Amino acid sequence: MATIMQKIKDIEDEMARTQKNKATAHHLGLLKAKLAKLRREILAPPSKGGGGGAGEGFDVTKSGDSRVGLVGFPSVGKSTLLNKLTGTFSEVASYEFTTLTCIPGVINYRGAKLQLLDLPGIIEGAKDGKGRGRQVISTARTCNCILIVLDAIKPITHKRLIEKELEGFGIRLNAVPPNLTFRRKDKGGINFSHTVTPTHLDLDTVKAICGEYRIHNADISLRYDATADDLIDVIEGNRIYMPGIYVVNKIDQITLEELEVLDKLPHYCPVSAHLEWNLDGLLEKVWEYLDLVRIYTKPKGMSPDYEDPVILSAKKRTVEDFCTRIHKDMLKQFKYALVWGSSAKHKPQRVGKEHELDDEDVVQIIKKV
Ligand SMILES: Nc1nc2c(ncn2[C@@H]2O[C@H](COP(=O)(O)OP(=O)(O)OP(=O)(O)O)[C@@H](O)[C@H]2O)c(=O)[nH]1
Ligand SMILES: [K+]
Ligand SMILES: [Mg+2]
Repeated sequence: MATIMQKIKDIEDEMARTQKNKATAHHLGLLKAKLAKLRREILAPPSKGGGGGAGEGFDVTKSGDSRVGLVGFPSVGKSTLLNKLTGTFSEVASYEFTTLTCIPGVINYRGAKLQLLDLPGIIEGAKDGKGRGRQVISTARTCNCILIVLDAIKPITHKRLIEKELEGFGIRLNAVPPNLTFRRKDKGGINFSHTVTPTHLDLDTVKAICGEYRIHNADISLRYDATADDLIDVIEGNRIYMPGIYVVNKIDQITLEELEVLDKLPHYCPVSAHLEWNLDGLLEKVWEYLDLVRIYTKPKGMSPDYEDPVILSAKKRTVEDFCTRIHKDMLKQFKYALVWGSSAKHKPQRVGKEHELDDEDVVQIIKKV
């Protein structure tokens, strides 16, 4: 591991020394690709037994409708947040690295069960194998939303440092996958096309990056002004795109003026976990970022069950998704569904399995006889 870390450091140093201009673009692209490959090696080194399974997260079973992870430097108040939000006990203390493993808790919110994970604090360099960082960030990759917890009295530069750790492990917060096509082929060399004039990539850079991956034949086409990092993300392929919220904790320690400055941060939520300030606001924001819909089931001849909704992602919310969630064999018996609510044109509307449901719709499934 020491050698990989040394190699990473050497490349980072070289990148810092290299001036950014047209002449060096392809060389920088090459270095970035080398860096991405080394980081992947850390994530999944050849298994030789021992070494504690690098790249593996903590062994905590997924439960509930969604998983939310608390990530941050030591002593920012992650465990205090878990305790206050879930009523679970996780040790709180003023010294760093109080929490040494992953502690799960459950938040019952709007009929959904959200699993909240308290995680050990990470330090700078976690992505390159320092401390428990690898395990923490591997677990973070399994979440549906990350809460980056920051201490209001610490420098705001900590935000960027944590982001860099997550990025080094392939986590992309509040971003969408790059809108570019990358297609390998058997012959014909590297073909680079674009619908907008690229300012970051040129044929030489694209060739240098592909060469680093021993790819000599491929079609690459851009539909926006993509960067070298975007291209590497697509080639590497194992990136995870998820929502993230910057939870600035301990606001009981700062002035109103300081709070107003923080208010300009995007994706941000101020709280005091200790004094339970704005925890409702935080839950609301988490709910918004998880982008879930609640569907109520209505058994035939009975009123809808408003207590226990079926929770779907807003991106996968067809009647088919609803059926699969209830039971794996439900679709085989499916004849049609009756839907009440904002997605329905009538009360009720008779729909097929492609119909998209809205939040708080009521659904009755009619089975084949
Ligand atoms: N003033 C203030 N102190 C807080 C707040 N939340 C947590 N603390 C204190 O901050 C210290 C660290 O809290 P923890 O919850 O242990 O922090 P952590 O992030 O879990 O720390 P590690 O597990 O060591 O990474 C404790 O002394 C808490 O009482 C808050 O909202 N305001
Ligand atoms: K602590
Ligand atoms: Mg803790």
